[in-house]
This record gives sequence, C-alpha cells and structure tokens, in this order.
Amino acid sequence: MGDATMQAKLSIRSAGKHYGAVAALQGCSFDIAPNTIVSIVGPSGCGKTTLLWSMSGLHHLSEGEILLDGSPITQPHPDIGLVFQDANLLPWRNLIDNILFPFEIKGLKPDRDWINHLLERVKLKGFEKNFPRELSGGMQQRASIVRALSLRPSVLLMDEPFGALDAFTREEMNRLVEEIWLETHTTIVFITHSIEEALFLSDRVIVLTPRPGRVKNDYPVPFPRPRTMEIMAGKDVYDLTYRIKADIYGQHDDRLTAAAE
Ligand SMILES: Nc1ncnc2c1ncn2[C@@H]1O[C@H](COP(=O)(O)OP(=O)(O)OP(=O)(O)O)[C@@H](O)[C@H]1O
Repeated sequence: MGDATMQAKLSIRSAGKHYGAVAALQGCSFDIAPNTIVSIVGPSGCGKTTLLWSMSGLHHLSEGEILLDGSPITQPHPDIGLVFQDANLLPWRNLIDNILFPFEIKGLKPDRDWINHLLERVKLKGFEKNFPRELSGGMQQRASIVRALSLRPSVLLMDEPFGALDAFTREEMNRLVEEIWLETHTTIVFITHSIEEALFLSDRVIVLTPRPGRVKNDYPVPFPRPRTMEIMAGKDVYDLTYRIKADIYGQHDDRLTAAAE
C-alpha cells in the first residue's frame, strides 16, 4: 500500500516572512529530498511554524519562494498534508466521519481500503464510530494522521504533532510515524522541540537560528532504521544531541560547557 514512487522535492529559496516590524524568517534556504524525513528544530520563536505554514501554502512569504517539484506553492496544495499539535477533530462527528470530512468538502471519493489499512496500522480499527471525546489524546492524534494520509499526500508537514502527549505515548507515536514512513516513504517535514524525537525520526535535522530564522546547521542523521533503543542510547546519538543543543543554546548554557570539560 502507499505509493513509494511519488516524488516530492521541496525547495526553500531565500524564504523571508515579516509580521509588521517583526522579521520571523530571513534568507532561509534549503532543499528536502523526496522520500526523506527532515526535522526542523530551533529556539522558541525562531520561525519554525511560520516556515512550515509557508510550505503548506497557508502563509504567504514576504520574500523568496517555496517550490514543490519545481512549482511554487502559493496556496494549499492537494499533495501536501498537515498534522498539527492539536488533532482538530470535529467533536460532533465520529472518527470515521472526521476522516471522511476532507473528502466531502473536496468532493472526492475516499479509498476505503486504504483508510481501513491506515486505521489498522495505527490500531484504531473498531473505534470508527467513537466520537473524539471517547478517544484518548494519542488516539485523536493517530486519527488526525490517518485523516492526513488518507488523501495520499506526497508531503506530510507535521507541526509539533506530539508536543501535548505524555512521554510514553509520544515514543509510541514516533515508532508509528517511522513504521508508516517505512511503508509509504512520504516526504515528511517535522517540527519539534525534542532533539531525541528529531534524531529518532529523521534523515536530517535542520537547526534554525534565533529569529529571524535561517539555517544555522544542517546535520545528516546516518543511523540505520528501525532505530532501536540500543542505537538511540549510543554515543553517536549522544554526540549529535550535544552538537544540536550547543547550536540552540550556544555559549549561554553553563551545563553544556560543563559537559564538554
Ligand atoms: N500572526 C503573527 N503576527 C505577529 N507576529 C507573529 C505572528 N506569528 C508569529 N509571529 C512572530 O514570529 C516569530 C516566529 O513565530 P513562529 O510561531 O513561527 O516561531 P516558532 O519557532 O514556531 O516558535 P515556537 O517554537 O515557540 O512554537 C515569533 O517571534 C512570533 O512572535
């Protein structure tokens, strides 16, 4: 299932975004290769959400452009799916009707086999008739992932999707995203405040500077998949975590300096 042959290369070209006098992004450039997972991290307020929303076509850049396979993204795009921190399920619709909602408003015919497969995959089979209030936070977020993937996007943008979940559920969700990606190879752009999460999931981690955000560093994450507990507890992961933290906290954090001595 899934369509691993889809290509979806994103190119961010000198992206700049101003909110009045506030420059959120400036001169931000990088490419995202098709079928990879790239995480974007950086200090709070550095422009991560602004960048992701611009990639989705929901925001217009003040400068520069974002291209999907060479075409500028200027409005929400059928090949680009979005998952937010809040699952945003409609409370008056049950789970399956929430998943079918985007098909209704777009006038598209849902692929029920694919949706059933996704529900099975995220362990929500049997909960189709439940309303959001009858689902845990993790289940709601799994439903929102199914809702996004049911449209078979070639790019999935995820904005701190598991930030509101407890640590165990979050790890479970990370493994689920990895499993889904191993199956579909959808290009995923993932915003997170957790370096551990970024290193578990990604082929690359891009660190942004403080506002206005631009690329400070761009790290390949060369660890094999699936990323086991042993890999994640290893020295290579520790070293990369340290480097990313040093990028974000700089010389201002005595704990980092102490750890390096
Ligand atoms: N609608 C808006 N109007 C004015 N300023 C905004 C608006 N949206 C964002 N900003 C400002 O732009 C900057 C970047 O915001 P953004 O939400 O993109 O950062 P972020 O890196 O995602 O932050 P966080 O990590 O805290 O979620 C922030 O300083 C924010 O105050």
